[in-house]
Amino acid sequence: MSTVIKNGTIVTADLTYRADVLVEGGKIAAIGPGLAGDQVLDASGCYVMPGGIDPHTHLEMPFMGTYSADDFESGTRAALAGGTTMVVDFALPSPGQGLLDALRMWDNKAGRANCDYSFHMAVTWWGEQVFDEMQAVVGRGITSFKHFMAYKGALMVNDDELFASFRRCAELGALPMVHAENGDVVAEMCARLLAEGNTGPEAHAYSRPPQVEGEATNRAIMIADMAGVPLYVVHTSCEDSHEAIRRARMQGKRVWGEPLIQHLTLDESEYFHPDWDHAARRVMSPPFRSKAHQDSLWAGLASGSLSVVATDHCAFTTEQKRFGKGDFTRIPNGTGGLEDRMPMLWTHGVTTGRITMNEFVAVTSTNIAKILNMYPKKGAVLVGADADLVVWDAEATKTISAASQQSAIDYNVFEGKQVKGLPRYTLSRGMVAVADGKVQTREGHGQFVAREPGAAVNKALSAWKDLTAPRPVPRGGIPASGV
Ligand SMILES: NC(=O)NCCC(=O)O
Ligand SMILES: [Zn+2]
Ligand SMILES: [Zn+2]
Repeated sequence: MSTVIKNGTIVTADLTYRADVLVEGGKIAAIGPGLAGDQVLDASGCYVMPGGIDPHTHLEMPFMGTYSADDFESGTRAALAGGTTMVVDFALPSPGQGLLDALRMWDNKAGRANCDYSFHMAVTWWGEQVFDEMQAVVGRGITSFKHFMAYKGALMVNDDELFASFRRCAELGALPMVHAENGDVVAEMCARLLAEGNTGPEAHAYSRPPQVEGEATNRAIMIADMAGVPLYVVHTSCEDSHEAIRRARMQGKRVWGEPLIQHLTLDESEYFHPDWDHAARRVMSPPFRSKAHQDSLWAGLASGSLSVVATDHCAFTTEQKRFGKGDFTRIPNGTGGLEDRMPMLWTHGVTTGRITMNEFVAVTSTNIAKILNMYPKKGAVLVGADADLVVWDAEATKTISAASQQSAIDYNVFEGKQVKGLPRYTLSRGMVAVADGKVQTREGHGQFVAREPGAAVNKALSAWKDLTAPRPVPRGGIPASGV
């Protein structure tokens, strides 16, 4: 059965034009005027855009003594409800666990996905097994490796491990990613704050000032440069980190920064709320920042020094957050946002004039599809691309509320916020998963998206690394062996 999206305006990362879109067999079959199909979706007054791709989710993630509450079913349902048609989740080996073993666990969990997905692999410890298995992981189509520079004593890796893993990524044509916070300093600050009687959620923010993020971002950039590999910095929350990324990019380094919708629209005042639950529900790392840092992130999106808007969706219930009553270091870190990323970014970005519609498509979909080497299968409105599409009604409004959300948790960090701009239809490989606000997802419809290593940027960097590699200086008369 074919579907035609009629009377809409196509908006891509670089073009805006009127045309119909014909979908057949899960792919875009034709784009042009006057198309016909078995099923017609009316896009009058709407924009037809590539569906959103959220490259940073933690669904059913074991973390801080519990599991994040949204699994691949509820998480991807929330994604589709908000116009996101693909998620990239993190397979997370516990320290000492093999990468392939962890991957089997994530394969099982993801069988319930309503939309397409891929994985990043986390490197949470270092050894021969990890070194070896990284190749097999890449062979499975997982070509990005995440490193935590924070969470000391749990997921954190040290600089020697970071360098070894980055070099392995360079050999394999893979992309290293970092959670950039100086975990040693954070651990010291947490201990001191607790000793001084700072036990509430606000102390979480005190323990992770922008400097810990700026320092770690800069360190990771330099280590990646020495390893000859590109770098993706997740949840860039502040000017200190953004400045390091901006400077690196100006120097020609291949570094990408990813602000979250939460950091763009919520600020540190949330932690000073008199209600403990309200503040604890917003505990995440890095924490929300001041308005000045928010302005820096918005400027980065407009100027191109920041590339992708994600959510880091890692949702915990109020009951789970209460594990940290009396000790802020035990509050599970993480917030939700999958359903709200696109409407919140449109409302606070496009309708305010901070970014254009085309930039919206770039930072919610196309840029990450290119960075992760899955463009134009994903992130494009082109003939032959997957029909992951959103028909966007820029006039539709709603008030965000936990009462009507898809996520399994009992609150929403954006509760009460008015948004203007919502999906009229969301299509996942041609299947209409959302129609006029009605969510009609199909559990298990989602497919794994395998990615090729050796993206163009990796190839360019390794060519440069070869050209500039250390070589012995030939000295006349003395044999190289020295004998
Ligand atoms: N961000 C956060 O607080 N929780 C999820 C895990 C991570 O990305 O650090
Ligand atoms: Zn993180
Ligand atoms: Zn994360």
